[in-house]
Amino acid sequence: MSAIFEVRNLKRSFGGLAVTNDISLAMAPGDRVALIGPNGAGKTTFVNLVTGNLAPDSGDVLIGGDSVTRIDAIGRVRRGLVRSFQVTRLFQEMTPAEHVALAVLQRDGRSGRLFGHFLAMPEVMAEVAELLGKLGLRELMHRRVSEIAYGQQRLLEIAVALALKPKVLLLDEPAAGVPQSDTGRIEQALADLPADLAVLMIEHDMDLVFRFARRVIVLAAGTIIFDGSPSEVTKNPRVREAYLGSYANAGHAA
Ligand SMILES: Nc1ncnc2c1ncn2[C@@H]1O[C@H](COP(=O)(O)OP(=O)(O)OP(=O)(O)O)[C@@H](O)[C@H]1O
Repeated sequence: MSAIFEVRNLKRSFGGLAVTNDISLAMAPGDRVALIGPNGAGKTTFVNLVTGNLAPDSGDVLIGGDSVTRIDAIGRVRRGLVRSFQVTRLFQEMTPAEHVALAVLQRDGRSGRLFGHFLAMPEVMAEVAELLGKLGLRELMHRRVSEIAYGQQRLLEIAVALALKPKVLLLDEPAAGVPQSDTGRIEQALADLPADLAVLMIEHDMDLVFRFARRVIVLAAGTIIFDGSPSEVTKNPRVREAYLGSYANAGHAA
């Protein structure tokens, strides 16, 4: 299948340090990929380059075969590249319904002047209720974000991302900071993501990586040192050396 998302020879240095050092990868619709690597490997920088929050020194980012390298972050969202953040960026005083409705309106190119009236827009609210229902947040849709649990806030971020109808979803540590008791709900939401969506997840929790990903990419010192199946990653000597040693030696495998 042809790539929905592609990165070609992406490079970015800070001072003399090549933080993203000639990275190339491609993803097809439906891919479930985990991007892992030790602290400082360059994962966040890579994601910022992909989303348009940081300019590369050279290289290309393509969505659906078209270069978006010179398109800003909002333009990339419109083309289907959506990111959820490692730290929640929700508005504490707003409700889940308001967050998702705004995303729906943004996706449809309906202007901000409609904001405030959307609660009376049946087609918008039907979509909002359905999406929040799928993520188990329907009962909370009119509560303030400040009143709902952190795990539910992370689910709401996934709902906001999905409301934008992405083709490619970048998830930055979707379960980080969520109490163990609530991680099951996040994992279920990840398992329920649309089948044709290409998902790239940055994650430190290797159990979650092995349950979610069908392909694992390992970054070390700005370079991809492994790109393959979860069952191979723990056996790879370069990966063991760079990152996984203790985990692999502990006998975990996909
Ligand atoms: N704006 C910047 N200016 C200078 N150096 C930077 C900048 N951003 C990142 N770096 C350096 O680039 C390297 C990679 O950082 P990055 O945050 O991308 O890694 P990471 O893999 O996301 O790490 P972590 O898992 O700890 O979040 C680090 O050495 C960092 O200090």
